[in-house]
Amino acid sequence: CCFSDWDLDFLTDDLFSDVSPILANTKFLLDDLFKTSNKYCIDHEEDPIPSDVVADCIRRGRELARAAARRGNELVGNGISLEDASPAMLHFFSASLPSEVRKASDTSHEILSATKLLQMKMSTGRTPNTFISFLKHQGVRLKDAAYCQSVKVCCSSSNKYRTIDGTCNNEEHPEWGRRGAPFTRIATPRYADGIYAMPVATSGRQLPNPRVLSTRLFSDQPIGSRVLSNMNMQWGQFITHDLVFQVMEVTDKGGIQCCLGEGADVLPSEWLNDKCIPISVPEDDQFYRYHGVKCLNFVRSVTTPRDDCSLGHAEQMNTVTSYLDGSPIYGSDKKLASKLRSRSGGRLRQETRKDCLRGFLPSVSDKFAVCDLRNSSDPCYLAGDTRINQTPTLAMLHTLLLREHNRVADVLSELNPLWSDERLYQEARRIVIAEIQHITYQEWLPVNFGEYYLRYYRISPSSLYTRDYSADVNPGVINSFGAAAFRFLHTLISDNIMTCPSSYNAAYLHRLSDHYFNPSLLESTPDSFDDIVRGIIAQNEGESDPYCSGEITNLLFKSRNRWGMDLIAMDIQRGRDHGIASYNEYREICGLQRARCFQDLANEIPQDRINALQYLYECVDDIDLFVGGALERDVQGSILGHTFQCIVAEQFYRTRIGDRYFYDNGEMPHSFTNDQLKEIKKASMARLICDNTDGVHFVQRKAFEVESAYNPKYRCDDYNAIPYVDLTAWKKPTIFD
Ligand code: HEM
Ligand SMILES: [Ca+2]
Repeated sequence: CCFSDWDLDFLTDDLFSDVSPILANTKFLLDDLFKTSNKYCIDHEEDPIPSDVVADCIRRGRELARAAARRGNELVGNGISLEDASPAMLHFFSASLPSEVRKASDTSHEILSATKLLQMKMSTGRTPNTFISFLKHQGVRLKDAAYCQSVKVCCSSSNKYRTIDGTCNNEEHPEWGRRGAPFTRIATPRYADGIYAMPVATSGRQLPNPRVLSTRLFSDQPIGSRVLSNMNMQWGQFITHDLVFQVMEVTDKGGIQCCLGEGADVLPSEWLNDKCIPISVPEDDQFYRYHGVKCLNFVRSVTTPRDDCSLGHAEQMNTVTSYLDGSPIYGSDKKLASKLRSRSGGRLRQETRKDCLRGFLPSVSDKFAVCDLRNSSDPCYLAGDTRINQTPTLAMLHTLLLREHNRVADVLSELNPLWSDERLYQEARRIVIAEIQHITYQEWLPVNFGEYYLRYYRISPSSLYTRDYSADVNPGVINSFGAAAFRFLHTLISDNIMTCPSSYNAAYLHRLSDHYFNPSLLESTPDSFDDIVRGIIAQNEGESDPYCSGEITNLLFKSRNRWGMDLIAMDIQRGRDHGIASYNEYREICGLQRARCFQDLANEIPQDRINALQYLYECVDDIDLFVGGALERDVQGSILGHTFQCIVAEQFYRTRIGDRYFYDNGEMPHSFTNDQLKEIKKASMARLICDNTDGVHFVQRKAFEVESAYNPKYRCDDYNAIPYVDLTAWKKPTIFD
């Protein structure tokens, strides 16, 4: 293994945009750099890379990363920025990153630059991936950075309650599952250079354009599910937000612009931030051509060092706790969590509205910065997750859970008048998290993925306690779950939000694209909130086929424009950004035969879709995981095909088995008592609705399914049909236990 002489002077400022080693997506340039003469040589794998070579790479890597950040700020300073409330800006959710996220991202850029420099010094004898495994073998790390020291977490002795940021759940690895952890991988990443460069086809040419894949394979067809309600889609998005949040890079001065104004074209390279991976739109696009749009803004996800700060390929950061722990309600960091509390009676902050019995979410202070408001009186909410205002139905579900927390806190306080605010908050939080876990594992997973499959993957609900917590299982979110498999559920989104008055004598449809980042539909009248709840359980969700609503493929976050973004093109581009291994790799990981030619896909993918794939991709190995997985036939009883089913099951297995605080874990110091657990296991989506709305008095028992002869509506006060979680099991005789 050889290293070329030090000669980094070519990295002058004006060459920067192209040569920036953390981008390096120009394959030709890389090829050139690999050809550099004068090599340092290592004869055996075991011989360490000379420490001065490593130190120099790290030092220069740091300089390069800092210069790239400076350049990003300068570009914004020169007016290459985003307009407030434009589709591209709304996609950032927030124009700044919390300081710890910023620090981790900066350190990871240093590591990636150093890795790249080290690779550039090597002889051409190694492929990108063998270089990475060589490096792993060598165990080269960045040791001195403050961030790398801070990963080591100190835990106080066994706590009955979860921490807010997810640390200390696993006693051996207290950093597992924390907010800010790197996503975990189950396959070798697909980066063109093995490190961070956007992947290319096996031939070395570009992979197919994501927008073209979206229009050809995921076109709009208004087919609804026959059984599942829109609440099923909404719960899915909510638990997604509990488990995963990858955020995009920003500069110190705000969101990153990759397109010329109004999407007229991709910015020329001298103005392009090295985090830009815009999606170009072909001239003949069926929709955007009418709006002169040739470029959709898209920016790379924040990366983070591995926990040991080793040099190697990029890892993206999960900015929320990976546990299913109600983090969208309570927040994933202490500062926000504290801001959300009312500090009295264990309650969360809420606002009251005239003529409404129950509360609403508190308001953000900078409404116009994060919402797309028509009037200053429009609501814009604050919650534990910045995606809260994305759609009115997401905000509705957040509100139901906020009300549930406060309802539970009030009951506990009545039962135990001497409990402090802190105790009430923690106990109510623990109960609400248990309800969320129960509804997800008992009700949501089975209707979506089938009972058989849950048994097969050992995640079926048990009658009372489970005893299968494993401290060896990392509960971190698998990168391909968040950046591909679970996104397939975007196909469940319907064109409209339905509302129903209490008389049920009418149904109103509101186009989704008219309501992004503006939850005012929840508050137009004192009945509006309940009208949305009635509508969402009456409306069928979209069918789980690869056809997606134009509301998300042409009009996502459109605000006042006539066009928006394309969520499916984004899903495909995000998979590439994260270096998600190809569909063929995942077939093998999930126990299918690796396909040698397109026709080998025939067992899983219908023939017309194979033909379309063959037309669009050069080689069967090039197929993106999101695309291949989405085109598979459903496994019986599930909304997913085999490959996505396997990834999603693996995730929900880890989320349960790797969570020491999972609600039905028995025989642990923090476990619920027998009587308490029996009550928690009565929780259901239907009961959550009944207990937290003013005027929804009839709900079908299975609220993730629409009403039918086999799933009729019952009165909310019919406690046999819709059981009630009785909290008297939490009454304690003294303040000491
Ligand atoms: C109207 C409803 C929804 C909208 C508007 C929406 C929109 C979005 C957007 C804009 C992103 C970020 C895209 C990117 O930058 O890569 C995203 C990510 C994602 N969505 Fe959705 N989504 C919706 C519903 C759902 C549902 C129902 C599910 C699954 C049950 C889901 C699963 C995901 C996942 C797993 C991610 C990746 C999250 C991350 O890594 O941060 N979404 N969605
Ligand atoms: Ca969480």
